[in-house]
Amino acid sequence: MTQNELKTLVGQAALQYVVPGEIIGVGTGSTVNKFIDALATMKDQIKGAVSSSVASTERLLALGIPVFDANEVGELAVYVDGADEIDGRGHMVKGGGAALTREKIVAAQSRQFVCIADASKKVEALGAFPLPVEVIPMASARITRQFAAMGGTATLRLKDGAPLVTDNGQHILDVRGLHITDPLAFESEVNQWPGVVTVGVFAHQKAQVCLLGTEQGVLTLTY
Ligand SMILES: O=C[C@H](O)[C@H](O)[C@H](O)COP(=O)(O)O
Repeated sequence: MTQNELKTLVGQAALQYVVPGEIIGVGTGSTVNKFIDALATMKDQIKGAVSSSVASTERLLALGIPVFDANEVGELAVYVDGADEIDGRGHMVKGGGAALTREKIVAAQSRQFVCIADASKKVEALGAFPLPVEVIPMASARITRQFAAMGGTATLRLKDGAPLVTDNGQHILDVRGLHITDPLAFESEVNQWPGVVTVGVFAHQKAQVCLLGTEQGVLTLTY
């Protein structure tokens, strides 16, 4: 199966976690796009979605799924999102699509995080994928130096030759060369650096379930 087919498989498998009559938390990315397409087949059974990005909002609305502001709704039963890496305890690296801040907000508002990913995302330890960090632009040089002090090399993410601007109007640093042995402690530490909006380690908002797309079918991992 191609990677695209595996993404379709897990996107469809995530429908089993959709609670009829509820508002669903929806993440961002190519895997989630498959979930959104599948969700459209049961749009009459749900109230709608809270979205984690402009891109997902546009896709949801185009398919006729109402999108609610996070502030208009209370706790969500389930949040479905992809990941760039997921370890054996449900800790993830996210933000390859620059949506990490709103993703973490919607994840925090949800009782259950269902991660959907193809098998290539499963890792022993986080850190091979360059770690996305959303930063306030005026702090990016100092934060780059702080990562260098812990052995990481941060580069400003560009789009069409200019710094990429997130949905929140901020920048993204991608950090290579980190060894994240304690994701909870790492997330807590980097989160408190002045100018860091969100670090792409999701350990405090980890997954409770991962639907992993493999050649043998969908593997359900629980944490
Ligand atoms: O900012 C983007 C998100 O964290 C995505 O969920 C993550 O990058 C995985 O995306 P994809 O499903 O396209 O690999």
